[in-house]
Amino acid sequence: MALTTSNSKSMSLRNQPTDFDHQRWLFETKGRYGIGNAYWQDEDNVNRETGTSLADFADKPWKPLTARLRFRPAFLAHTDVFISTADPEKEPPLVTANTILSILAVEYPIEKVSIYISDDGGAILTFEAMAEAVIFGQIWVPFCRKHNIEPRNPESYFTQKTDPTKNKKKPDFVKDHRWMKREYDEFKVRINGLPDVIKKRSEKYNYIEEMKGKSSGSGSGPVSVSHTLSLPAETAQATKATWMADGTHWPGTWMNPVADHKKGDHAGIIQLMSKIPENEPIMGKDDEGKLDFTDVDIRLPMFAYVSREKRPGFDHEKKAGAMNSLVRASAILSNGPFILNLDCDHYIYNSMAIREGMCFMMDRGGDRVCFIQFPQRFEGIDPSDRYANHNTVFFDGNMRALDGLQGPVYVGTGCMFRRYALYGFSPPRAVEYSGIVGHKKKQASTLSPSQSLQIVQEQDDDPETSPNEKHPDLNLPKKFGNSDMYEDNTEWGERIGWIYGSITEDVVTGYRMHNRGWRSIYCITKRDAFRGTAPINLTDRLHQVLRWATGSVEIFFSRNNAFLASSRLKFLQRIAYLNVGMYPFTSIFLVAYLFLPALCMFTGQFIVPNIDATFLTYLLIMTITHALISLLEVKWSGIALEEWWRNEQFWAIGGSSAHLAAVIQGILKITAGIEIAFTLTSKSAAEDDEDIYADLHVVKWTSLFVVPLTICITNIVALIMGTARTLFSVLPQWNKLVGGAFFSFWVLAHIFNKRSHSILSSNSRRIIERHGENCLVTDSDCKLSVQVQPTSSNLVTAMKPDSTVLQEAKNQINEWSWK
Ligand SMILES: O=c1ccn([C@@H]2O[C@H](COP(=O)(O)OP(=O)(O)O[C@H]3O[C@H](CO)[C@@H](O)[C@H](O)[C@H]3O)[C@@H](O)[C@H]2O)c(=O)[nH]1
Ligand SMILES: [Mn+2]
Repeated sequence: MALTTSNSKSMSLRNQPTDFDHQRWLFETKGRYGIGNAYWQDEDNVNRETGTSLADFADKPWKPLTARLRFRPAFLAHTDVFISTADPEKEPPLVTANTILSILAVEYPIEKVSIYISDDGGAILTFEAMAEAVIFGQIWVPFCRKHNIEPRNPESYFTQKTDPTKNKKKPDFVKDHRWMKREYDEFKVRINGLPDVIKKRSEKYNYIEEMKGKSSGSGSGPVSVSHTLSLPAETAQATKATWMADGTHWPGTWMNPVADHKKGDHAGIIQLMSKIPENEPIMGKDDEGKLDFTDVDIRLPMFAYVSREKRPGFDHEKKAGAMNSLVRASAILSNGPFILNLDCDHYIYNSMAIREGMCFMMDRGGDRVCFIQFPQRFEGIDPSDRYANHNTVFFDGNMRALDGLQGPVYVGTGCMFRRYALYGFSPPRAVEYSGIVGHKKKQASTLSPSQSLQIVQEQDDDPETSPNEKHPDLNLPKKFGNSDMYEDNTEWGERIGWIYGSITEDVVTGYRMHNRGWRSIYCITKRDAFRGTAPINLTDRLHQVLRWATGSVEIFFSRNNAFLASSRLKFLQRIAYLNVGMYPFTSIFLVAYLFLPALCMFTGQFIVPNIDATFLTYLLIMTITHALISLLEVKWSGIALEEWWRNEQFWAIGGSSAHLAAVIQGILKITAGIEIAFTLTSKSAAEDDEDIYADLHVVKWTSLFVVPLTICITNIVALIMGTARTLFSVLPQWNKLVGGAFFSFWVLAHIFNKRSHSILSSNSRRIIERHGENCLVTDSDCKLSVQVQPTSSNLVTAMKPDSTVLQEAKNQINEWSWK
């Protein structure tokens, strides 16, 4: 078994004299890129593949960056993959199914991958889409293996712009490809038809039930596939149930929600969707009608659908709760020592991704690594990325820099954990830092079993800072609970698993691990490991930013504030976490700053009464520092000027809206105890014929716009008044003021008159649709008028998109005779 890693260039060059020609070295030695420590075992001193040995490098100032190590596949660790989904409306099952397919086809020993999906919606639609995905996977996965397909997400694969035959050697590729495309199209039709199928089926069964009369007791049918934790409700008889294909009630949420069968109130479901694979490969055959899978392993990894039980009155702790239920369920089924977590819209783009991550876990010193975070890469972003979705400075600058400290922060999807670390244990060896800037290092002490037991009995020590335990299992029942149905009075979410209490569970969970002395790794692969979607319209994007910023404020006001960190958190890492907790507060200063131009205009005074040398010196220092920071950001993350500018713009928009709102929400939470809702980000599944950026121009009113709009309007008014004042300066004082006000009013009225129906006015529900050069303008009361007004997109504005209005409008267009 050979594992290779590749990594960012800056990391690779770290230990090299600048004149070292890395490309040349790679070429001459047939070496490979990567960060892993080149570790050469004594008995295997000569690398058989390249013919080089460690001795060859003894007199060189540089060392190879990676080594290919051979080891037996038996050493490879088992990996569990967790996917979270919560709502089939906002997270289309087709997207989730595609993600699952990309994981089913991952390049990793098949018997060593187990996939778990958590469905917080308890939706039959998701359930059946998953079943369909497994059926389709039985041909899709061997096809991927046979022809070495990338990426293994069928939707992305078939919509790729590049030539599919590139690098394909097998003669039957073109034929197979075409066959597969047809199969996929049919698969899509089946998935999209599911809501209808389920509805019709349920109607049929409900009708039969009704006919049979009330006495039969519909609720008592065998709930064969599901492991129901509560009794079927007797009261459900008279209502319209949702039925599974095998003629039993769906234990999750129903289309007509009733008690015990609605969101937040339903039984737990766990169902194996694919059988547990054999340990040995099973080769396919040349099957007429299907593809020729001779010599291709046709097994699929294990795949389980899990929908945790939910009951009213319990806090289900959002994604963190969902993940913990998977940790517990998977511990019984497969208990993989490593856990890869992906959101439902993030698929495996590089089928070798798990192996890449595993390199770090298996490397020397890897036992101190708690998680491996991969950069989050997004598809479907508008070319100019106007709302800074790519977040390049963060993912290619900050996170890499953190990798040089104690490791990147955990930022959610695309992260691989060590199960042991998730269980709240300390690393096998930890370092304690002391001194003003934490420059003094000392190995943390370890306790003998008897001392450890004493600590457990006393229970007044903070486990974060207490010495490592040689036998951490001593207080297991207290920490983990006795496998009860609920997690009350255990440390789940407290110290174990994903941490509760914040809507950005990710940062907190990672913080706790770093705080115990674990290290994390940032793994940038040459070919993106995972790819996902991001909200491209301003409203959804701002809500996302709001959630993240609120999470930060929550962290700031909690025990997870880095000021309270243990001495195992490195000094600079602590600064980084402080920044994570504090950045939303900068919005207060930003907003004040953004009002300054208006203030100056209104008062006719500059912010500093007299510009002297001291002032200019301060100004110069700050400007230069700021410019240098920007320069470094641009240089390190490798972005172009446009992207940098977009970042700055979005920082101003987000800073004056979402960040400020986050600060207010956070303060309300700690003072008045008002809970914060998790607004799920919508993931669009673009139809083939749709403009993929149509979403970009959708403006949905949100109160987050209030502050930025106020800033804009105030500044515009001030500017106009200032100008007017200068123009009218020949007139007496009071005339200037009245004149200025009148003039401003006139200009503003003009601007608003033009734009009011499209952007600002909240009662306009216009939908403008483009047909060639013509535009159709629809009012809420469906009056139609045609204007010749070319626009950049087919859907310019939809204040409150109303599908019925749109449909009626479309129907009318069909009757309309266009010139
Ligand atoms: O009650 C809930 C709410 C959310 N989710 C899942 O959590 C994930 C993230 O939700 P999303 O709306 O996509 O948020 P994003 O802002 O796009 O996600 C980022 O930020 C989140 C924290 O705010 C992290 O959990 C994610 O991993 C990270 O990718 C999705 O898979 C959801 O299905 C649940 O399982 N249960
Ligand atoms: Mn997401």
